[in-house]
Amino acid sequence: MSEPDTPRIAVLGVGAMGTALLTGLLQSDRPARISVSDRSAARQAEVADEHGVAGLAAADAVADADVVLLAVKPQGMAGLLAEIGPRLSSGALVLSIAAGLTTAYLEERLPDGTPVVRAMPNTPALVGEGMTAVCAGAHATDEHLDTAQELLGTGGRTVVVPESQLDAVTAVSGSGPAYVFYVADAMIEAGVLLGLPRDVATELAVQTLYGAATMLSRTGEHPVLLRERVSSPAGTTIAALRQLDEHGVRAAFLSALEAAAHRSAELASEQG
Ligand SMILES: NC(=O)C1=CN([C@@H]2O[C@H](COP(=O)(O)OP(=O)(O)OC[C@H]3O[C@@H](n4cnc5c(N)ncnc54)[C@H](O)[C@@H]3O)[C@@H](O)[C@H]2O)C=CC1
Ligand SMILES: O=C(O)[C@@H]1CCC=N1
Repeated sequence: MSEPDTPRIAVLGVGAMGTALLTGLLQSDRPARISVSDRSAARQAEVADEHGVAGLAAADAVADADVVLLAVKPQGMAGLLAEIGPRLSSGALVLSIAAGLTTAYLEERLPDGTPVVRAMPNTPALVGEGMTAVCAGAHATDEHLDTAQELLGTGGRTVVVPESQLDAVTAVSGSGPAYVFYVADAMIEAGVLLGLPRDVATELAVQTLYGAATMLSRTGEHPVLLRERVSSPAGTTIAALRQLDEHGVRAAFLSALEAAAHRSAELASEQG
């Protein structure tokens, strides 16, 4: 990097996830010179104005960047790589968060020897509680992995995994927040069904999810143990859990995450 303390970072694609990561970067005390680029000129201008960063065309944004964060949909990646490849500065780290696209897929479409790190973050990065897994491509060193973890760590926790595990990671933590929001919605609906005002049902459900997640995180205790402590003999909880079992909710989760991992693996081959 040209100046180790102030890396120049180009964020290409400032939709849901690009903006979440940008927010983490800007809220951290880590100095960085950031530019953003989006195919939608309106979106680019909106994000650049709101966050006080430069909005540039992708090829211009990467020209002097130390780190290029690719945050576009897998379907748009090949076109973007063709656009930026010739303008990448030598030694720049390319950090992709696209689901399914392997480091080999990215390397094939970038100048020879480009260091690539593939990452799978999640949207709670927006509130500093993200979970990101990273893996190194063929030309990425431990230092590149450290840089990626430092940058993505501004939005929460990070872990290094072998690339063979990235599809499973995507199923568990990448897509994971959506399952939690789904459960939240279902609990709120159930509260309304039972006669609670919607705002009360929402507060009860949200704080319960937050409290339960905090217990899991802080105590490190197994979820089964925590669940058993809620379940009194012949009580209300065991009556509810029986219904979840009878409706196959555990099996549905296993199938759902299997489908997500399968879909992740499919995405690269679909891009041709
Ligand atoms: N949304 C999520 O929870 C997560 C998403 N991801 C990955 O992040 C990537 C982005 O996903 P989202 O933010 O959800 O999508 P999104 O649709 O919200 O954002 C994508 C942005 O990229 C822009 N874009 C498209 N082509 C472009 C190009 N050639 N140059 C510049 N900008 C371009 C679009 O205008 C849009 O603003 C995907 O590859 C996805 O797999 C990874 C982890 C979690
Ligand atoms: O649904 C998707 O494909 C992306 C990847 C993980 C979360 N959202």
